[in-house]
Amino acid sequence: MSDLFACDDAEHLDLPGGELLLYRDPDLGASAAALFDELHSGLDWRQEPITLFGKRYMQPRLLAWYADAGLSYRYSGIQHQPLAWTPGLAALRERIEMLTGASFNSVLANQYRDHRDSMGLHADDEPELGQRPVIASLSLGEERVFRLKHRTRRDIKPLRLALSSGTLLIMRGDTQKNWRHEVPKQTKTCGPRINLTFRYVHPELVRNN
Ligand SMILES: O=C(O)CCC(=O)C(=O)O
Ligand SMILES: [Fe+2]
Repeated sequence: MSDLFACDDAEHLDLPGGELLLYRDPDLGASAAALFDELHSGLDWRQEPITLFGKRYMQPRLLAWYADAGLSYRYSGIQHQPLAWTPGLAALRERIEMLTGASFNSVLANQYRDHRDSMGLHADDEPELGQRPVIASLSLGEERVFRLKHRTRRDIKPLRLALSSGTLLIMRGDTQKNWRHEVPKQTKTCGPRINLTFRYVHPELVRNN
C-alpha cells in the first residue's frame, strides 16, 4: 500500500491547543554526529546581547542566523541581518522541507556550549512568522530537556521532552499561541548541543525597527 501521509514516520505528541510531531530518526543525508561536527566548526557562532527591562546581558548560548538574502528578523529585542546559507544548511533545509511538506526561508542556530547554557521560556510568536507558524527544530549533540508550558491553563502539566541527537521536532498549529517553551540549564554536566530551528519569515510582515 502506498503512503498517504508525508508525515508517516512522525509520532504525534498530545498537546492540548497545539500540535507537536516528533521524528526520532529522520534521514538527514548524513549521520547526526557528522552534522554536529560540521555545524560546530563551520557556522559563524556569536554570543549576542539581549536587553531585558533596560539592562543589557549576554545571552547564555551562541547564535547564528542564516536566511534568504534580503530578509531581516527581530528576535530577543534585536533586528538581525542574515548570513548566507552554507551548503550544509541548504541541504538540511531541503531534506526537512521534503519530510515535512513545509517551506522555510531561514534557520536560527543555537549552540548550548555546556549544561550551564540555556534558553528562557518564550514562544516563537514574532509577527513576521505569521499566525500559525510551522517550526522545525533539529537537535544535534548532547541530549537536553525541552520543556513546554501552557500559557494559561495551570491544570495542564508542562510537557518535558528529552531531545537526543538527530531528533526533529515540529511545532505547528496553535502551539506558539497557547504554549511557551524553554531549554533549562541543568546541574548534570554535559557537552555541547546544537539546535537548528527552521522557520518561514513572511517578508511582507517584517518590521523595520
Ligand atoms: O534549543 C531548542 O531546542 C529550542 C530552541 C528555540 O526554542 C528557539 O530557537 O526558539
Ligand atoms: Fe523557540
